[in-house]
Amino acid sequence: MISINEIDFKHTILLLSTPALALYGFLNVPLIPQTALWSVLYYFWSGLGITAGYHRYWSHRSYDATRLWQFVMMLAGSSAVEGSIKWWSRGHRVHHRFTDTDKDPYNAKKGFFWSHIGWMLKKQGRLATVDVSDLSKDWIVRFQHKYYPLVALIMAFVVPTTVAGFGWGDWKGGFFFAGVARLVFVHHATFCVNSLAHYIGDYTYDDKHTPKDHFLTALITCGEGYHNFHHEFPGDYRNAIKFYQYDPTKWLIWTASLVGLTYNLKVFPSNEIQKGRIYMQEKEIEQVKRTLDYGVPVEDLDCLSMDEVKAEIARTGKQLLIISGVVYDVTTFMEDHPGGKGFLKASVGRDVTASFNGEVYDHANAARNLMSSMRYARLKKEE
Ligand code: HEM
Ligand SMILES: [Fe+2]
Ligand SMILES: [Fe+2]
Repeated sequence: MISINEIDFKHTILLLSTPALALYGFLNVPLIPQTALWSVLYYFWSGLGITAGYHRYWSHRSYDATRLWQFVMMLAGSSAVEGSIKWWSRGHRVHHRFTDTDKDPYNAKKGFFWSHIGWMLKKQGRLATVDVSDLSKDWIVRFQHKYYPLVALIMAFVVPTTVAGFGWGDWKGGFFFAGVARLVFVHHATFCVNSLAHYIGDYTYDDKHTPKDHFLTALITCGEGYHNFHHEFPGDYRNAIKFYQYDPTKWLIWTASLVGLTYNLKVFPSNEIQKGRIYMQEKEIEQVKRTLDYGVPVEDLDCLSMDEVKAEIARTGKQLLIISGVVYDVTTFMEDHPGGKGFLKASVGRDVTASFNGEVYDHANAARNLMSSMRYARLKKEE
């Protein structure tokens, strides 16, 4: 349990009162189509402000942008009420640098609830050091940080309310749906990047840490759900490499580059991305291989000379034959051999490497896999 002194009241009040207000709105205010559409649009405006602005531009500098774009992104991001760019990006850089450790502010190892919202409800100690000198120098970032409460208030509530009010006379709906409810959805969508994206999905490129790739998380978070990719290649302006993978943030940044608002879009070399993919695929294959029976490794087998093999056949009645320096026991395989019993019977006690490899029949991989479980001994090399 945490004591009352440990509660971060600013965050707690914001994060508990907004869902309560939204619920009040849903129960008491009629939702008209124009306002519904406006709320959805404003949801994407805020969401993309966070993903394309706060996250991919300021936290990771994954592309360059004109001042106009930066200013618009600052306004859009402010409407999500997730703190100033400076505060958000600092925490986020710490998250990347110390992923899954005690220094990670939203450490997923501390549970889903903690990484989703718990970390904001409790007062945090000093954050670990990361370089934010670029942010401290930037006047847009400094301006927003200085006037943050005012900017956030205007962008989160005043703008959506007045647009709906002056636009189609729905002041109340504008406030409750495009303002408050939209804010709650944006909040929890963003929080899902820290919680859900570290819980469900695939380790496409690396399994060292918790971030995972999942379409569902991407759907909720304007494309941030390909989080395994993102933690592996944080400097890439995309979160998923295939153009059709759901990542509206990437599409927006790319489209803006066509008119020069954004430029220098950074992508990690695809050769390196492929290496990451193959690394995990190999790991998966190794795992499956461990569940299969590949027989006794050749180097662990006993050594027998040709005479000893013959003596062994005479003594035990085992049907032994030799292929490529390895003695195989085909006693129980005689009846099942797809090439017939005759060939095998005639091969007992002999080195049939040539027959097996083509003189009689060039065996397929199936035979070569199957025979590994029939290994009996190694043939001693003739002096
Ligand atoms: C441990 C030893 C052997 C194993 C495990 C084995 C296994 C098999 C298997 C699984 C096939 C089916 C097709 C394929 O996988 O290529 C096959 C086909 C055949 N095997 Fe073997 N084999 C062994 C030794 C031999 C030897 C020593 C001979 C001949 C002297 C022989 C002659 C043939 C022939 C002629 C076929 C072709 C059957 C057809 O498709 O008509 N095999 N064997
Ligand atoms: Fe993450
Ligand atoms: Fe990130």
